[in-house]
Formats: sequence, structure tokens, C-alpha cells
Amino acid sequence: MSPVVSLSNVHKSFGALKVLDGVSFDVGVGEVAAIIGQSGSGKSTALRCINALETIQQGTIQVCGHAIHDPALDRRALRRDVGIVFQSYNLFPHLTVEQNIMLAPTCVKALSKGEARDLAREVLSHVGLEAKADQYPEQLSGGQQQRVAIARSLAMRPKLMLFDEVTSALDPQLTGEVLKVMETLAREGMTMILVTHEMAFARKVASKVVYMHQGRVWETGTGAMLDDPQTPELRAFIGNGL
Ligand SMILES: Nc1ncnc2c1ncn2[C@@H]1O[C@H](COP(=O)(O)OP(=O)(O)OP(=O)(O)O)[C@@H](O)[C@H]1O
Repeated sequence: MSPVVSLSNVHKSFGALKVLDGVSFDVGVGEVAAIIGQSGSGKSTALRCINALETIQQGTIQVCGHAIHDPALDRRALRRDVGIVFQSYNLFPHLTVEQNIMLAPTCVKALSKGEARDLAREVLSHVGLEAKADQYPEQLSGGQQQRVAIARSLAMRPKLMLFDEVTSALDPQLTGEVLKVMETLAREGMTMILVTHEMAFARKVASKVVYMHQGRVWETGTGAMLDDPQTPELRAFIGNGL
């Protein structure tokens, strides 16, 4: 079976700054890939390139059958297949939780209000927040808002979910709630790529760990790779307690 995501020799610079220097890796169906590495190593840029939020200068990226490097890429079709959750929740403050979730299914997928409401209730129960449907984002904790953001992505029935440091702004208890939701999704077979500083989560949940250093894939392996680093760079990174 062809991979859901395939990066081959991807290069990306911002002006004179080379951020991705020949990055290649694949993510298969149902796989959970964790991208780890020092600050500035290019993790978020790699994730943004996968979702066509950045253009690349060289190489190829295939995502759910879409050629991301192709200037003729159908971005609307890509957005339907790929969900992305960021560190900031980006919920509309003037809409209830349920209305936030209903927005994309009604606007993009042309679902009726009733269908979208049923869907919103379903995905909210998936993240344990069905009781919060009629509340406004400001009435929720950061962890709850992030779970709503995840539910909002799930409502589009994505084939792939991307998570960019989604717990970085949360305290440890709220981080735990969000990671639990992500672990459940992983167990249910969702294909996921996450940029994370949560090493324990990467070790436990990821089927593939991609360690980036200076814009390159330095080491890849299973979560067990974190217990037995092969390069001094990864050893130092883990040693720093990150
Ligand atoms: N839009 C941009 N314009 C210019 N430089 C950028 C842009 N986005 C990222 N960079 C630079 O690219 C480098 C890699 O950034 P990136 O966010 O991918 O790193 P990261 O590994 O995700 O780091 P962190 O863990 O701190 O989020 C950094 O030096 C950053 O300043």
C-alpha cells in the first residue's frame, strides 16, 4: 500500500536561511509519526510544507494522493483530506463550541444545519466535551479549547491529522487531557504526524520517530530509538531532558 505521506529530498529556504536540507520520510496508513528535534531544526516548517502552507524549492511531497509540490495542486481537496491543529486554538469567540465545529461542514461540505449539528455532537463526545456544546470558547480551559479544535478537525473526516506542538501552551494537567485524546485517535487507526516536545508521548504512542537536526532527518526509528540513540546529537538532545 502506498504511504499516506511521502517526502523525498525536500529543500526549503527562507531567503538565505536553509531550513529543510534534503528531508525524506514516509508515513504509512494508520501510522503515528512524531517529529522531534531542537528548536529551529525545521520541524514545524516540515509540517507546514506537508499541508502546503509553505512552498518548497526542491523535492517532492505526496499527501493522500495529492502532489503538494505541483503548482496545480487542488488546495480545497487537500484541506478536505488533511486536518491540522496548531498550538493556538483559533476558535471563533462569538460562536459556541458547537457552532465553531459546524462551520466547516456546512460551508465546505454543504451539510445541512441538522446534519452538521449531529456531527458536531458526535465529534464532541469523541473528545469528551459533549456537555460543552452550547458554551463559548472563553468559558473553557485551554485544554478543553484545544480538544474542541481537534474535534473541529475531526468533523471534516480527515484521512490525515497534523498536530503542531498542540500542548506547548498548556500546563501539565491540561496537556495530559489533550494527549489522551490524541492517544485514543492513534489507537483507533488515525494516521497522524505530530511535532512535539513530549518525549514520553512520542516514545509510547508513535510508531515512527523522526529526529531532525539542522534541517535534516538525522535519525528515524520506532519509539524505542529514544532509549538507544545512535548519534551524539540525538543523545545530547534526549540528555537535555527535552
Ligand atoms: N516564515 C518564515 N520566515 C523566515 N524564517 C522562518 C519562517 N518560518 C520559520 N523560519 C525559520 O526557520 C527555522 C526553522 O523554524 P521551525 O519553526 O521549522 O523550527 P522548529 O524545529 O519547529 O522549532 P521550534 O521547536 O522552536 O518550533 C528557524 O530558524 C525559524 O526562525
